[in-house]
Amino acid sequence: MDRRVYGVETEFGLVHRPAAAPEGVAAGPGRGLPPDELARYLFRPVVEFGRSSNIFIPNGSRLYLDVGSHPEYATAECADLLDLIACDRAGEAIMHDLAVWTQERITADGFNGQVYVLKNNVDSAGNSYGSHENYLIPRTTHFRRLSSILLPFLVTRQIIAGAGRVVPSDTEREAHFAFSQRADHMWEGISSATTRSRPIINTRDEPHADAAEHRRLHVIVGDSNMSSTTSLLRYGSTDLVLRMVESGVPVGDFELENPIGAIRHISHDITGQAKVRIRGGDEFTAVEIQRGLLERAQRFVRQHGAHHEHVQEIFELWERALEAVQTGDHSLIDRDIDWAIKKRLVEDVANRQGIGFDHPRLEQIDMAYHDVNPQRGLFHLLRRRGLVNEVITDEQVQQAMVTPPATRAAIRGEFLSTARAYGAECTVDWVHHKLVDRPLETVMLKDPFATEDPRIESLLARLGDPSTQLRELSLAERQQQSASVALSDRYVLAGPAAAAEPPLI
Ligand SMILES: Nc1ncnc2c1ncn2[C@@H]1O[C@H](COP(=O)(O)OP(=O)(O)OP(=O)(O)O)[C@@H](O)[C@H]1O
Ligand SMILES: [Mg+2]
Repeated sequence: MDRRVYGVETEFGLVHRPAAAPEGVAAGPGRGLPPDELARYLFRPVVEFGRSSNIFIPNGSRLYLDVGSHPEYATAECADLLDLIACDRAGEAIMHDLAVWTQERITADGFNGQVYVLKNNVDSAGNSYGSHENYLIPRTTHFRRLSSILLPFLVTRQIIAGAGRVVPSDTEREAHFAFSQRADHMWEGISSATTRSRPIINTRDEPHADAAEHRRLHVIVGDSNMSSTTSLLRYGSTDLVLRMVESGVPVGDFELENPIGAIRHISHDITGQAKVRIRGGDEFTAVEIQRGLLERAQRFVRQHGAHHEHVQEIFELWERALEAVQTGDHSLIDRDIDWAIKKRLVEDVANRQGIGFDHPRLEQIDMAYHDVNPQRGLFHLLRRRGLVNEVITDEQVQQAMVTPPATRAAIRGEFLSTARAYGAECTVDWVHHKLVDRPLETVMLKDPFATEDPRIESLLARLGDPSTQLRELSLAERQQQSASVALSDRYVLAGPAAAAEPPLI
């Protein structure tokens, strides 16, 4: 497919660290808040805005708190990679806004200490949470072919897009640095279950589109990325591999004998020399498999043309990342790829402080890299100091907090914002749009690329004439409304309905 819809769902880690009591002072109320209680605090402004802890917001995305303690943000559907990356980063900014609000609130309620929201994939107790990618693919894609090409790509993708991890020593191995956060937590290649067996590709068939035409491919193996450059390579390379799968060209045969054994083996060998066996008995390193796929993708683009403007940038990054792993010269990518950025940071701290690799301080550095707080998080610190390369700007992220991308999400955002301005109760999901008072007129929008729809316009016209009755609020006005600008109303009633009181006779 030359045009694709993408979405990414991120589950965040949430921690409250009570402050140590000053010497000679009783500890007082400094108990740590359990994560589920903290998550409920965090989501209070969400519930206040949408009267539920599972809502769609005006930028078209979804905020969701399940029974556990990992708040989730699912980006709106995007048809452009940079829109996707900005929309994902907007989710981090929203979580940060909510954390600031929570910090003030719990302090007022007598808890001391700090609240942390982490965009990572493992907590200190070893639990894992995900970063799920969604790709629209044609229904005609042959699934067996898809999995035989995509699985080896995804198993080895960690060397170009992993978030990196400080692994403490245990009875079997020394402390070391691994490519991936998620690799040790995947249990199956392909399956329809997400929770029990954690497959790399999930086959649950909910396309959120015309099911006769499309599927939504659900990839749950990825690490959450902090670096926007890494994100571009992660989604961009996967899209290119999918494009080859869909076109039916031969893509070589790297089908792995044991994908789960391979993903772990590769993750824990930062030299990139680990070999994995493919069906038929040959052995390859992850670099060799990735290089095989990269070369085929380059050939494919030479023959069929580039389908978007970032293809050459993606190829350049992809090549450089493989070169870095193969030669061991990680400085080639230590401003661009999360694992290499983090590895450099961890090594700098270890050298400066003269500590060994299994010092607990380094695990803290690993976590702090993923702190979404732009003043405190270590990725953000490097960003401020100009030590990492970004592909999006802060302005684009700000914009993405309130503005949906140019897909069906734009219709959803407009529908939500207009209905709210008129005080009309409405419900939406990825496909449906309903005014609660008019349940029989629910509009189903199966085309994720659509940016306008006359049925929605006429449904909204029942509420009034937005062009004369609604006024669009400025960003500054919206910032006053709630803990996060993403949870604010775009319009207010400004027409006759909001006119001054009728004169007294
Ligand atoms: N047709 C589509 N093709 C690809 N991605 C889509 C499509 N429609 C929606 N998406 C994206 O899929 C993601 C869906 O996230 P959501 O968390 O709601 O779904 P889910 O994982 O199926 O459900 P749950 O998390 O409740 O199990 C979003 O990021 C959204 O942008
Ligand atoms: Mg989800």
